Amino acid sequence: MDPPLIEPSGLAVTTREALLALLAVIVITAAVWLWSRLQLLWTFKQIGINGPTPSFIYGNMTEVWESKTPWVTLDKWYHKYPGKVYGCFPMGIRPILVVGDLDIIKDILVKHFENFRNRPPLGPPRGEPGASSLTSLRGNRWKRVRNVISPTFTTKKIREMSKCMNAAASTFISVLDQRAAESTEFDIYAMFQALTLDVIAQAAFALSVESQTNPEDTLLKVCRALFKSFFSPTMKMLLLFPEFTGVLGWAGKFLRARSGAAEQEFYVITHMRKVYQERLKWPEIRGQDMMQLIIDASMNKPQPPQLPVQIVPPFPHLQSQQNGHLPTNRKGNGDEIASFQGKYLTENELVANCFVFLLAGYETTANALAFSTYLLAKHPEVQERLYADIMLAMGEQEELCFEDSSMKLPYLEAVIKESLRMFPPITGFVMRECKESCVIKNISIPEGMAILIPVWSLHHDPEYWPEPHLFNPDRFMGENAANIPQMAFMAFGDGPRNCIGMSFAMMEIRITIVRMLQKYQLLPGKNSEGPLELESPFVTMNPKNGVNVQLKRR
Ligand code: HEM
Repeated sequence: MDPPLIEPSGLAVTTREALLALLAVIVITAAVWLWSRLQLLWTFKQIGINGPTPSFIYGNMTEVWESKTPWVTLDKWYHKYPGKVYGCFPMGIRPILVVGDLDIIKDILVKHFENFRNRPPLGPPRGEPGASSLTSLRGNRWKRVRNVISPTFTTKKIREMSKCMNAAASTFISVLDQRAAESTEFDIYAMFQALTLDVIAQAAFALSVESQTNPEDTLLKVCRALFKSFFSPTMKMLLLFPEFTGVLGWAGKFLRARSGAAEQEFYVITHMRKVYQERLKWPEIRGQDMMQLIIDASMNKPQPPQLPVQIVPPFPHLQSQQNGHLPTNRKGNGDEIASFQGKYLTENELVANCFVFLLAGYETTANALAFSTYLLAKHPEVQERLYADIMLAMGEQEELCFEDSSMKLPYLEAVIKESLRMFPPITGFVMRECKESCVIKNISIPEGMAILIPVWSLHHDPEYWPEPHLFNPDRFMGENAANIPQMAFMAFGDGPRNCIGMSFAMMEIRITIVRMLQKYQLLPGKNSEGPLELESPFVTMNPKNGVNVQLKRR
């Protein structure tokens, strides 16, 4: 008798069913994915806001980033859509509402700040300590950290820090002397990068980098690389398919690590932790810097609970003295730390923010100096007027002290602001996220919507700046300055979440320009004769091929 075929045929049916079930799962998942993507792409249609049509895969990323100057495309749309408000997808698939109407900008940045306190994340979620920096923090945690750090940038502290700015400017002038003696023409942008790195490393955590006299300095190379590494192919993939970062929790970190950015970041962060640890080990050796000011703000006070990723407990030598004040759960979690109200920082927060000062203080200020220098070299009449003002205010005095800087030299202030208007070093970072749906001036802003303030477009809008492509510092002098519409000048953002380092940066720029003009007349080099070529690796704007100048001794 033949054996029954129950087993083999039963197995065959089961496999077929399993395959069908798998297929069904795949089809349903794909349909859900397609539907959710279409929903995203229809966001602006649903709320009645105009904008360029996004592609299914790339959003508007290709149009915006295919050129080295993304703000040119954004500016085209700014003028195309009525009311200076439009919706687009410049960063992959996330909808971004671009708001150029000055009244709405004021509502978002100032009047209704509580509803727009957060900045939307600009990429996949970041791990600690990067996530603890002011630029990325959200909600109450941002408020606490900002409150602790703000006193670091008061007038009194900037006055103190101006000493190290003047010292670095002296080194800058001696390097400039050498370069002027060696060649008729050279790129001054690279020199500004080294200068601003020296200043911020000294001012933020008392580190003598001396990259001005050593252009091969590792920290300088790492900082340069950090600004170039954002739009790696892996980062683009994550922006276009953000769902993968969420589903595979580790994927973002893994891909980020492979992009090289994490390695560079790790180098700088490790370096800072070392400085911090040394401060704790030898508290009697005090630094005259931002890190010290923040450590002081946190000393002899109860500490907030620490995040689990903490490598070293903060202020370990204080723990035994402060029983009773310290939270019992030293590890804590994200929520616990988010609701903490005290005026103190964790180690991660301290390191993350010194790291952000380093980045924010280096590239932006170097760019601002490069743009001002380019414009002064191209406009001898402005340069001569400024030189005459400097000589009148300072005579033989070399170092620019804080008191003299803006009061006695209003034209210098106007020259710097007009340069920042024409060439804002940061074009894509004044962003906010809407917490609760609201309607402002008939525009419906849904919960979670990312908002971008188009700095380049505002700064070149003829409605606010007649002949916007003309370099005219008088716009910022006397009565003219009073007539500039509120919110039209956005180089440092606005409202409670504006640039915390503004006064620091302005002081550094003033000192450097004064010291340079006291000694040299600036003439344009070959690449500075025509319009300046610009590029935008991400949120910053740089002179693409540097700024070549010739110097004539005064
Ligand atoms: C010319 C130089 C600089 C320019 C043009 C600049 C511009 C900006 C802009 C546009 C923002 C966004 C503001 C907003 O969203 O409303 C910002 C934020 C910020 N800047 Fe600057 N910045 C400069 C220098 C500095 C320096 C020297 C530091 C630190 C020492 C610094 C630290 C920061 C920080 C920490 C934030 C985030 C603030 C927060 O979210 O609370 N910046 N900056």
